[in-house]
Amino acid sequence: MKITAADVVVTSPGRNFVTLRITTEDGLTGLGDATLNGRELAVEAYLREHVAPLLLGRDAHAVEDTWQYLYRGAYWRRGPVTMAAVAAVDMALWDIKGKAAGMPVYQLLGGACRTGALAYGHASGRDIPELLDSVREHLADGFRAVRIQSGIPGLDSVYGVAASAAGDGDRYDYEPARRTGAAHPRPTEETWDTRAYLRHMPTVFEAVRHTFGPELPLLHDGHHRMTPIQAARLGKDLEPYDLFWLEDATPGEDQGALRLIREHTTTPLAIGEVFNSVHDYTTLLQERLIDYVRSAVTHTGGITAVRKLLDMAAVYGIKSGMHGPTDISPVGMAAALHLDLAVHNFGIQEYMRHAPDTLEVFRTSYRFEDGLLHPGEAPGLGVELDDGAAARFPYEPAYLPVNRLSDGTVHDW
Ligand SMILES: O=C(O)[C@@H](O)[C@H](O)[C@H](O)CO
Ligand SMILES: [Mg+2]
Repeated sequence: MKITAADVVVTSPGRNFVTLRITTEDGLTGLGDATLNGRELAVEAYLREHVAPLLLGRDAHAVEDTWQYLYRGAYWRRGPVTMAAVAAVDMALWDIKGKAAGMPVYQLLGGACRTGALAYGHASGRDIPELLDSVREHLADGFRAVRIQSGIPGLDSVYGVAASAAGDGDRYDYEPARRTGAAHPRPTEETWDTRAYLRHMPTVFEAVRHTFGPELPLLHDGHHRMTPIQAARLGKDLEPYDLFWLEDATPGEDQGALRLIREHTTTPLAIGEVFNSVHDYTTLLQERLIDYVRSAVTHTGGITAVRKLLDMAAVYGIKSGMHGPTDISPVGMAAALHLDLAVHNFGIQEYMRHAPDTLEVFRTSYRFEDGLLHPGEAPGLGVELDDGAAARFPYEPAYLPVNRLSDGTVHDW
């Protein structure tokens, strides 16, 4: 089954998405997500200029061989742009294989290990009362696990906190990429103070546990801002509140940092949303320095690569906790859900609902019921792209913010 076309669609229904569509000689099509938040057009160009021409004439069934051909064949390996492009090809080929077989992709991966994937939503508030309202709203929406992010006294705008109680439309979550206007694209800047954060967070979790009791799984994202010893202190301070995980406590490229945190705290640790290869994890897995693997299918080379990564994690008893904010497109989200169902070592799935405009462009068959996500039974990944709707939302430059300390020093955001 030869590949006859590979087209890249860039669309911005509320936020930017890059999608690869592969077409075969018998008219089957497959979709892959290649969205890299804030650097979208770099992946678009890599796919259009360097990958699409190599796909024409290849066998669409040869998923593993195509992965190896694009990964090893480029000579320059890994990196977020390359691996998002390889991921999109891989997802699209799994989508085609599922459609050819008349089966959802999770069946091709070995079949379902569970009835659905436990999802966590993003509760946040500028202060504690607003945060408690947000948690209540998530519980009313059916979530059975919530991420807790809070404003910090003295800081104007803090990662993970919805700008207003109304949020975007009727949602009450958090989309950090800001549209900048084409004339002068620049990220917004925020100010950060780790000591203020470390003082405040235990009072936040005290209030949440006091209000909602011991049962509800609570997560928190440190978003790369602490040193190892600061993260160790936060992990210890939060032990009484029994977190499901503390995410991205330190910048991810320093695997040894997790060893220091681990020596001091039993708070479970998750990391990996900015990783793009199993090689970013080898020390973390072999030394059991983390409890959850945060990789997205979109940023870590696709279903083929993430399956291998999760199988390696399983050897060490480490579970999945795949990335799922709105910068993962519905195609990338569907790919994650098929894996969530099929791997034995599933832990939890991040889930931020996409905006209505996004769901008009991407028609999904996945569903969220009683706190669990399910990819649905449509053959392939179960997502279709409406070209007419996509064309109504042209690309708009948008960036994630940049962080500075109060003296102006650039800090991890
Ligand atoms: O855990 C999360 O969902 C966040 O860290 C986002 O991925 C990040 O802010 C980029 O959108
Ligand atoms: Mg995160």
